[in-house]
Amino acid sequence: MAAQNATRDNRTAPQRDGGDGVRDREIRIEQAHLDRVYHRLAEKIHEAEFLMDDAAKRGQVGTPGALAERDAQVFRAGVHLNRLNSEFEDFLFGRIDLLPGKDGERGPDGAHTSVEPADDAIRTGPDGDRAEIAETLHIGRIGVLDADYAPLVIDWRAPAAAPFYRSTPVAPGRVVRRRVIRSKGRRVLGVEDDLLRPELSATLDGDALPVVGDGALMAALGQARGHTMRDIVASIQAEQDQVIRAPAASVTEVEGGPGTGKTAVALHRAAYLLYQDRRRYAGGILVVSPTPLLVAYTEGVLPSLGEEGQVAIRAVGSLVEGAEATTYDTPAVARVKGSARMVKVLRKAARGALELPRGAAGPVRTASSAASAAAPSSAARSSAAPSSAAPSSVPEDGRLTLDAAFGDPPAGAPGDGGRPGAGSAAGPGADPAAGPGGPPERLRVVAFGARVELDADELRRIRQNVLGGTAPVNLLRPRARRLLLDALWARSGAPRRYTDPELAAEAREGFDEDVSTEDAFQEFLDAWWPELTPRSVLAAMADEKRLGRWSRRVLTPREVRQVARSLGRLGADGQGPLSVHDVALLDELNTLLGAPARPAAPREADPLDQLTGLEELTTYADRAGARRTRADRAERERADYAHVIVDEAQDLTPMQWRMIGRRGRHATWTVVGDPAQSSWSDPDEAARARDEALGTRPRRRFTLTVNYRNPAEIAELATKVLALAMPGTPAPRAVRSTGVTPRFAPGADGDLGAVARREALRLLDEVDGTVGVVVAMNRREQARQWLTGLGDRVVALGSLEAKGLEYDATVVVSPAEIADESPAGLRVLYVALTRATQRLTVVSGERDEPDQHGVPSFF
Ligand SMILES: Nc1ncnc2c1ncn2[C@@H]1O[C@H](COP(=O)(O)OP(=O)(O)OP(=O)(O)O)[C@@H](O)[C@H]1O
Repeated sequence: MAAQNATRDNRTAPQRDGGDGVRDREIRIEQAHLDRVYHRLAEKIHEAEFLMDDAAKRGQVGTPGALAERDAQVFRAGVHLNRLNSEFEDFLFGRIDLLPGKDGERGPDGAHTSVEPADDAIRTGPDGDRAEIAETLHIGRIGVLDADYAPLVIDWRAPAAAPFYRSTPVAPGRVVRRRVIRSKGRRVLGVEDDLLRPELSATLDGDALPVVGDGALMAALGQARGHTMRDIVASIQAEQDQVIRAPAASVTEVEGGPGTGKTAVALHRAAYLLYQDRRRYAGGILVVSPTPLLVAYTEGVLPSLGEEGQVAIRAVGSLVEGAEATTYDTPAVARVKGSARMVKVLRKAARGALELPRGAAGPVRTASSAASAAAPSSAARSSAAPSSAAPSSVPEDGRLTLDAAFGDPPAGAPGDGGRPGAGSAAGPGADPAAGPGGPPERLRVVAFGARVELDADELRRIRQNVLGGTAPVNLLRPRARRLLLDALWARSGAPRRYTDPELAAEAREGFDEDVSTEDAFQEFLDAWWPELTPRSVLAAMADEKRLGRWSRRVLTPREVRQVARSLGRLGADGQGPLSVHDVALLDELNTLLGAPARPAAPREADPLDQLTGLEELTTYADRAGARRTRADRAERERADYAHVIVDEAQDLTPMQWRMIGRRGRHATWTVVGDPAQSSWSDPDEAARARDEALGTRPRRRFTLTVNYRNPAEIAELATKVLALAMPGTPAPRAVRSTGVTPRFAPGADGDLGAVARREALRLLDEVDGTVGVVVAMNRREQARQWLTGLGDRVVALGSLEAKGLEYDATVVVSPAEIADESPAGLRVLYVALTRATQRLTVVSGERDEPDQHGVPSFF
């Protein structure tokens, strides 16, 4: 049988990398194929443009049917154009050459479906096994059919592409040769082959099948790293492919050591799920990442796979609308704020905040201002665009600042003396009868020409009655209003005057209207049952005495002091900077308080605005603006996602699990992580919260075992720390070796900075890509100074920020300082030591007790 896509030419004998001649010829062959693909794409673009034109003409007819048809057509054509016009680097990246299949069946993409070769595919003779290639498939980022519906390119997510990833020399199936094609724009630059049946003499159209290069994986792993992650679509390995294509039912859990591709796999899985069932995942896929730095690092991967719109990549500190974490708490404070014990404290606080003096709970909403206060500003929502860049309120480089014990307190942060509420006067609209420093203690209205009054006891009784249930506090306000009116009515003596129930009902209606439209009543209600905002309650918790009351028998006095102090940062109005752990508390409070009424969304002027297709008829600025509006709207409406992917799941605190759980109540899940890299101090508590978030859904577990990032020399050093951090935990197997062992440099005699700088410079010389200098969190600012003027290939990172990132080379400064930072310090050090793809230098400080070669006592 003739191979489908290969261009014929005269081949030489079978050989691995037959020199530049063979390589160049193979590149020319792939170039010819790529030219055909682009020719076909040009035809498709032409077709799509014609469709758009035609649609515009239909629109002029103006009947409802014609308009609907026009909309649908414009939509389809627009989506198509969008995809075709996208400039994909290495649009076409793979090829497999296959033996004939067991049956002649073809799938919808035109490729044969059989996984196993036909019984007579391999002929055994005196000179060994021989076979003829029956089918050649090219794999790319999107599928392209030729005019006769034969596959020119198969989408990487299609079933026919699976053998490209799954076949191994042990289980090759029909694949004889797997080729990775490297191209830029429309030019093929290189090819790398893997021979999966090396024992076989295979021919393609009668000529021996040549094999070029040392394999794509090694070529990919050896490349210099930039500041953003690349997709791995051309070299996904079999165990990774199993995860990417696992059915989306319930929960898929993936564990694996550093560098096993968990993040890469999670992102490719998002693209795969969308391809598999776009309608189902139109509900959105949420990817939760630990830091804004990792979001910025990974967010280019999905667009490079042709997927963007339906995936929101968010840092865990940016999950709450209108809130953006800009600081880290100290480990001690984080430990309390992240603990599930906070649920009890927040429940008390949400109710107790009603009793606060006006102004003490920050900007409570009055009924009349509720609508406008509910809508966050567009700046506050800056992160709303799915998979968009780091939110604007986080510094450009995605770094978070530090709380006191990690470094100096942020400028202007109030200490104990600056507690919210201190010296605050009664807020606007407060009843003049307000008790000193508390909510109003008397309600006095005029009804039916007489004064009616409720005293403090009665008001307290009504409040307790309303709070009796578990409903969210803000949603109880209408009930509180009704019970106040009931009590006023009873107190007015009117019920005694009406014996006829109908008259009584009529009089009551008039009474309610009179009273509730009185300014004094409205002002009283605003003061006595204000609509609380999560920020206002959190700010109120900065008062140590108050927090002590709300957390009695839950937190220790020391914990109360630490948490109250850290919340002082929020300021009296609650608008100060939030820490990563505050955001989960805000989310919990959101639930406990209940969302206040939202203003009605403005109606779209033109329904066509919603059609992706029309974007092609507008300017880039229009499109970007429209995308943002749509993304904002989608984000506001989206409380629940269709699929939730959690990256670095080992780091989530119980409170964060609760926050994420609320966003995936009806979702399927993919959860990836590595317990050995956890920076959370109480893994058991986190595991319970994780179980709660994931519920009783069945789980399917996968383990990734190969480390693609670190060379064996670096992995070996890191394993020594793993043995201390988590004795008995197996380390992933490093897939390559560089022959360069880690370097040790003593910096103990007070010149840590100078040594770190010198080592960073040395590494900048030795590698083409990036260098990361990882220090303990409280040295971050210092480390940035050390590296001044070295250019943007080198970055300074705090230990917690290094999570998930990678560099060509790293300098790890004072392992002991990193290990001593927190109870999970050894695991954090393990993370720091596993960031380099080529070289690692360890600079020892005094605490490391280095030997005379600068080797810290750890190693
Ligand atoms: N099949 C592959 N082909 C090429 N590169 C790969 C492959 N799998 C992983 N990599 C590369 O290995 C590196 C590590 O991948 P990734 O960051 O996804 O690992 P991880 O398991 O999330 O690591 P960590 O737990 O340390 O954050 C990345 O540079 C990634 O591109």
